[in-house]
Amino acid sequence: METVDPRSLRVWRELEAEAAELRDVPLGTLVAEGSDRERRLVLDAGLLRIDATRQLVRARTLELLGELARETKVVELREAMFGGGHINTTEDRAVGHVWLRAPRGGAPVVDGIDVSSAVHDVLERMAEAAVRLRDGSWTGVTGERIERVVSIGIGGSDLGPRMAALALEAFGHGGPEVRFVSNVDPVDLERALVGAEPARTLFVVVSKTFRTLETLQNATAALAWLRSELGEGPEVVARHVVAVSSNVEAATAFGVDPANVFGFWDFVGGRYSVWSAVGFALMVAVGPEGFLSLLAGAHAMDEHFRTEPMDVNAPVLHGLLMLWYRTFLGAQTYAVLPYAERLALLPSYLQQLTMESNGKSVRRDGERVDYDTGAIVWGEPGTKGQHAFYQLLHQGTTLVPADIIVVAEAQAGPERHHDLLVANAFAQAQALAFGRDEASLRAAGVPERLVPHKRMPGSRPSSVVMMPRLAPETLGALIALYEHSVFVQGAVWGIDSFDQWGVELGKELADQLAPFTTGERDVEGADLDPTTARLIEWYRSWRQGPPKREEMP
Ligand SMILES: O=P(O)(O)OC[C@H]1O[C@H](O)[C@H](O)[C@@H](O)[C@@H]1O
Repeated sequence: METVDPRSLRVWRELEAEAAELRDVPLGTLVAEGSDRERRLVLDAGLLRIDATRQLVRARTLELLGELARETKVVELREAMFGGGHINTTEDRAVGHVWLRAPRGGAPVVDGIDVSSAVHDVLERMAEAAVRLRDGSWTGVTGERIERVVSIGIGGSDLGPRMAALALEAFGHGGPEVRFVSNVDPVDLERALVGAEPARTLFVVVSKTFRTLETLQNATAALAWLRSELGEGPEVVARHVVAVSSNVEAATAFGVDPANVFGFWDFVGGRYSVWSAVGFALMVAVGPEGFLSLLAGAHAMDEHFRTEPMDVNAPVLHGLLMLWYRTFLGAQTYAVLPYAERLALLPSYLQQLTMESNGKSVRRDGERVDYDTGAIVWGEPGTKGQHAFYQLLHQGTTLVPADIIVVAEAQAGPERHHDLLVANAFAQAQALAFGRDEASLRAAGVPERLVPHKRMPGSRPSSVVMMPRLAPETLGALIALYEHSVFVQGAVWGIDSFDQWGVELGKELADQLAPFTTGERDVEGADLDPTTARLIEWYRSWRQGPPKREEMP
């Protein structure tokens, strides 16, 4: 599909002019626009309600953003994605995470694969294994039931299931305890195994490529731990290791019983893969029903995204607003502030989803962009963040648009705590939007010298995303909302949101440096830049023992 240079469009210049005009209009004035604003900016989608009325936009801005989306062919790209087109152009692949959550028969035949049957066959095999693990009929080599499931993976093979397992902690009681390991720092595996016994432990090795250094290293250490107690027999791997990969051959070569390998496909990007067998440990944690509800919630958002008109389409609105701040108002970051402790890992999950997808500076046609793309995403659960970094959100010099996520149902008792939590969420959104002016400070008797310090400028945009409860369906919808928002932004910018070439060089260099940090090769005479050579020398000598004070550089 032809890539449009968005900057060449007339509407782009109109949006630049719009940004210049709106820069100094207080949010209070924009909000007073009235009921039409509500109609345009309060949207229901897939069990979620989004109130975006406190965004720095007016009716004209939304019209212009809509036109930008039309002219950059967002709808055409969306159709191509759902239809199986190779929209991941640099890797020449289809992009099919949406098919993972479609009901049977709801996906096309792509590159010769009957996607729907393939997806549902794996789901059934996963469910069967998850049930056996949960009811204790899957036993280890000594005949004991599995009490701990440790999922080993990194990036997209870790963040999704890890985030969702915490979010859905209240669901699916009764199965084995599920833990996640991603870092090659041995501390990570060691901590996941505290209190575990090899005879009652199962590892899930998750890697799309089955080539990722961290994961293979951890999997090898996990195998050694199992064998140290259970022996070398092939049944140890067969009963205690499951693998998830799109590279089934490599997983089998690693020694995993083919019956315990759950496959997925090239058309599923790592950061879009929680819906696939990558979520196996999550399925063990919440039960197959919970997992299927997560898929159903995401599918509801897919249907909304695919069928609703652009001007009442929640992911389209979310994506265009994020793009408005990033590209036209110069915001470098945006904050995700979930007022739910169990959504604590959502910001880090969204970091990979959004930053690995849209942190690009070259368009699909190979041209360098001359406008800002992907924002930095960050956040912490409220109210913790309020007592740490909200100062900057309220009075700093940087524009930080925020998503404030609120769950209506209390997650635990006493309910009053939950009501207070929500009061805080709404209060913060209010303070960000409207601030406090000098006149009201003076009227409250604030001494004149403190008035400038206590003034709250306001006009800091946020949306409130309301979830009726934190449950598999709503979580599925929430994640899919962000996935499609990322899609919309990438589509307008004209970049490939589904590759990640920028992570390759670091991996290659780490492979080259490993023989030096392990001490197999000597730095002396090696072709290394001086800083790297020096760092390795310090590391090797400090590794033998802490330096004496006089040896310090
Ligand atoms: O699933 P794997 O092949 O092990 O890859 C794990 C992760 O590593 C890579 O470096 C990529 O940046 C991620 O997109 C990917 O999710």
